[in-house]
Amino acid sequence: MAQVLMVRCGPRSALLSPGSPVTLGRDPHAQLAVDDSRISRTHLVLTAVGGNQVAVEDRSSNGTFLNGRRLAAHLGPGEPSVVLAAPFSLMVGAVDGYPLQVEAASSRNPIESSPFSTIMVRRPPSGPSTPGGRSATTGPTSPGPGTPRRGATAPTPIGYGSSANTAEWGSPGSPDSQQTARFPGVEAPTTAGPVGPGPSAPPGSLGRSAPSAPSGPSAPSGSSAPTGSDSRQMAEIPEAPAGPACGTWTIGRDPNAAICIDDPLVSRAHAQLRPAGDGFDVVDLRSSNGTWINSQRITRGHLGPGDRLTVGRTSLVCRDGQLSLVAPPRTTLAAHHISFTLPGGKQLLDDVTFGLPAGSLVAVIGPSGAGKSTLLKALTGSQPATAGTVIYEGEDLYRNYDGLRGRIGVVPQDDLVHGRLTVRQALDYAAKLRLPKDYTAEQRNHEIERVMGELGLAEHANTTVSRLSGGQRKRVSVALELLTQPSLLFLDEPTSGLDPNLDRSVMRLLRRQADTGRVVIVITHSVANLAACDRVMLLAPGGKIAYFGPPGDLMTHFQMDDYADVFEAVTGEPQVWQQRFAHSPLAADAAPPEQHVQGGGGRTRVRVSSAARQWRTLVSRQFRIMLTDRNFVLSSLMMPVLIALMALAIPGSAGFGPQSRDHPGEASTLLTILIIGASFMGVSSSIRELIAERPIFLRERAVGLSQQMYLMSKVTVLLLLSLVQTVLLLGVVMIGKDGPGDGILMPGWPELGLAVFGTAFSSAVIGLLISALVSTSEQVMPAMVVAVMAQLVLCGGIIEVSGRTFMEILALPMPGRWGYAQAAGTIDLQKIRLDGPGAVKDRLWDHDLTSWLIGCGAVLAICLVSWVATALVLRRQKATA
Ligand SMILES: Nc1ncnc2c1ncn2[C@@H]1O[C@H](COP(=O)(O)OP(=O)(O)OP(=O)(O)O)[C@@H](O)[C@H]1O
Repeated sequence: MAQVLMVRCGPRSALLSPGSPVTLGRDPHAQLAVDDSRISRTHLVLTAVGGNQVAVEDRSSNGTFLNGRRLAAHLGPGEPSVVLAAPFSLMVGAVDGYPLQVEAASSRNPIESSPFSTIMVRRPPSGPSTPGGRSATTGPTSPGPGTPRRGATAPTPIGYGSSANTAEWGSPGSPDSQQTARFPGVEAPTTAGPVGPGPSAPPGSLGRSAPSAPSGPSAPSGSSAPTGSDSRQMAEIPEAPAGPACGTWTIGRDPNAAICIDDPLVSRAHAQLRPAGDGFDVVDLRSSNGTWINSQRITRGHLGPGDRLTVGRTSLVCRDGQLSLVAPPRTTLAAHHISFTLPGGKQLLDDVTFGLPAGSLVAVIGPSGAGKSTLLKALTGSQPATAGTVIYEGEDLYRNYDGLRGRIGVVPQDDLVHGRLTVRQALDYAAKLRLPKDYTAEQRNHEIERVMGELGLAEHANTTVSRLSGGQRKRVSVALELLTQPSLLFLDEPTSGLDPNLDRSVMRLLRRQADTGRVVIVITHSVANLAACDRVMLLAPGGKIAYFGPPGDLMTHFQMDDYADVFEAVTGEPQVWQQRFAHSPLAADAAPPEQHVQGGGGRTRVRVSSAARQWRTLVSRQFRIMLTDRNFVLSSLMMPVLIALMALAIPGSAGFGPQSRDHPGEASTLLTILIIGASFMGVSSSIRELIAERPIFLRERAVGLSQQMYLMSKVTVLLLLSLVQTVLLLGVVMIGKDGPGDGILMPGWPELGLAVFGTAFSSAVIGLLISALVSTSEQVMPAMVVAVMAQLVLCGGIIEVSGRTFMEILALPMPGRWGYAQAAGTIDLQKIRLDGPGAVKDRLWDHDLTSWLIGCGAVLAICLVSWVATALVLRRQKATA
């Protein structure tokens, strides 16, 4: 049977199997997309031709080079393709272009090609350079065979995960994070002697053979540096900059950085290193995700011998004045005896222990209420376990949560996308919020195209999310998470409510994600497609592991042939099944190997995007969502018009001027309708805002969204909406009613408008607070009725409030009370009305500046207090996953 093969070019890889050719090209939809002008749109096509053989067809302008000669030179007459015979060297785009590798792949043994990062090291600027790129400090010593001359070493791409590929399940004694690989070409300028790939590379080196480096003093430098993000793998080394930059290296995503790391969690210019003593001084260059030394976030620090520097997903360790790449541990995720106990003593998780290598797909199943979601929260760090540790890529998750959470993708049960946006818009906003601020629009689009291509969403790019099927919506949720290329992906019941076909397609999708080197953990109630998983964990009630092992062995372990019977058994006797598993060989297989664990930097918030940019993005998203909701737009615009029409229906022609004997209460009734109408408009426009998108907010906050900016964006939009509604309301009233005379500070109408606007806006902020407080959308309506009715009663226009202490206290937080008082002062209600026996009096209605300013101050205070209270409530809200 033909073996599945893996084709890899730089950081990208694709599976090659008979009948599924793989294309490489500049086209972003190519399986191996290479963004470089030397690469044709469809550059070459690889086809599996049986017996593990691969045929290569070149369709490019610049050519593909097999063993140093153009592919065409290997073709026989009439042959379109060449069948590769090992060993071979295949370079794409130029004779020293992109190396293409073909190797065996298997879903059980995860593929080496981690999609996450490629690191390229350029020659550090180590002082005034001499022609040929030699370091002035090393002198023109001739290098020995196989050791590229120092200063002429070609940039070397280093991929992740090679050690993970060969990881055995639960293999004891794996070197894990202790294993380091020499970083070819990264050496302190003070260190003599060349370091590079080749015989001198230490065992366990991650360095794959670099493109042949020019050696000797006459080697050309910078002659063929390509452009584009991928080009760095093959770029010639530019001359070291002379002057002030000499002796410092920049780490970043920038292709020109001395240490270039292609990782969305790394900023373009992330950090700077300067050799100092036996190590390096490190300065964080205001990176989005932070620079960490020994898991402590630093702005400036010293990297001494044995210290570990982490940027994005990459860790480098300093030894003997050199930097070495820390190989990713074989066990990516390990839970060590985690338990979760509620304050009352109820245990939701009980001594859960397991380890997972990269490339694992694990299903967590179990009866309802067994503790699956609790386990998920413990593993993601959103609700840490009360005992035990979670080790993720060699680091303690709970102690270094902020450094690690960017690498974790979580897809909770609720859809994480606004239904009114198209798929592309949703991804675009997510990319703006989640990717570092220095990503250009082009780079963001590239990432969006990548995830859409990966998840088969390209054809739905312009479809509104609400029109997608359940399975497609779930894929959009996954796509949002994949934007940052997480190496660990959790999904909570992604197939619930899907038909069997969609269930299978989602599980296949997850299998593919695991095959790219991620760890994927999925909670599911569906047992139909467990065969796609590497491991199944069955949780018994109380969060006890009743089984952890291959899906095919589950029934044998329980000696049953039906999942219903298994669930019934573990529900009845959870402890018995926990013990039975603990004493089986499966438990030993599940146990993670001992690892060297890095300390922690605690929980400090990491903000990916700048506050201003987050605010702009959120305001723009909010407006787009509002404007695409025709019902919302119509009701928001019609509401003030209808309220104004009601006001016009009040009998009388005096309006806000001196009242007539026929209609002595016209002005006060008008004020009541305007002010209570404004309260209603404000509360109703905001009361659903937070509860409707709570899961989205919680997830976005977990990946770095600023809660303050989120709230500020809501307030901004409500402020503008209140303004428009006030103008409409008073605009229509002005048509049919006489205006007031002069106000206290300005002409009557604008001052009246200010009181109405203040009432509408402060009510909207109160609406936000209610929206943050309620726990379901159903609670919104009763809360709104209470909020508006309370203002009607306590505004002071209907029932006398002034002079009645209890009523005055109750009315204190009511915007209607203060808005009414301001408006009454503006029109000088106490003067223009004809006092009858039942006329309400209020000392706040005086037509003077003091009363008016008190009203203004009270409205502002209500806004401020409600805003702060909303922020506090939001802060306490916990993610569901
Ligand atoms: N904060 C809490 N206070 C009290 N009990 C809780 C709390 N959180 C969860 N539980 C209880 O813990 C148990 C495990 O809940 P969890 O949601 O993890 O189960 P689950 O396996 O995910 O269930 P389902 O499959 O129905 O989603 C349940 O009995 C639940 O009622």
